[in-house]
Amino acid sequence: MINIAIEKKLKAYHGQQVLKVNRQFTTGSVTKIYGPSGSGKTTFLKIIAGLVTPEKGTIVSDDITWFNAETKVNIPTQKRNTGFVFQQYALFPNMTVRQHLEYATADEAWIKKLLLLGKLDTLQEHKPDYLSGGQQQRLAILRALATKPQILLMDEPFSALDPKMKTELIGELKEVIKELNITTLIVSHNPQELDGWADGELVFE
Ligand SMILES: Nc1ncnc2c1ncn2[C@@H]1O[C@H](COP(=O)(O)OP(=O)(O)OP(=O)(O)O)[C@@H](O)[C@H]1O
Repeated sequence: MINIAIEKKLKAYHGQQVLKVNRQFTTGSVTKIYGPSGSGKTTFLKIIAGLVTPEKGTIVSDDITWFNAETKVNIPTQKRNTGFVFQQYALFPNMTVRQHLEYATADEAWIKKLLLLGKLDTLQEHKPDYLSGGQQQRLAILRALATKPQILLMDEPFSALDPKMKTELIGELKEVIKELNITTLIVSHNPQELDGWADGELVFE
């Protein structure tokens, strides 16, 4: 269970907007997040990961305080055990597909399983430049899963996939995420793609 009650001023182009979220996410739940461009969806995921600091509030995960504005607790990103799939993938240009996963885990059987899941097993020795947009996006998802995170934060993770690949990948991700009981938050401009999977939603205005 992760309990979030935060406030963050957004540097909007015209004036200022305050991002306020007060929400609990039960362990293993899958939540879709949607709302207009610029409403703070990406910023919210970054706040959970510890990449952006709110002005007010608390984040408590399984009784461990990750953030408390008043007492100035702010656990660093690498200790929060979150997996992040960025909108722009953020892959390492000099690492092969396999190296991206080896960087995150030493579990060879898990690496093999992930490569099959993302249909990248035949492209293991390729660097991101040689991958299509959809293959890069799948690699970003596999890398985020490689550490078996407690919380998976995904920002538009299926935007570059064709409909068939998207359906297949979602089907497989569903199984893995359920097996590992990962609390999952997915930002989507196309929230109906998550129908039948997500068990909750958070709408930004
Ligand atoms: N670290 C930050 N601190 C304060 N404001 C920020 C920060 N990062 C981005 N912003 C501002 O927050 C607003 C929301 O941006 P954000 O990327 O979170 O929106 P979004 O809902 O994810 O949009 P999109 O759907 O277009 O990806 C923007 O006006 C942006 O300038």
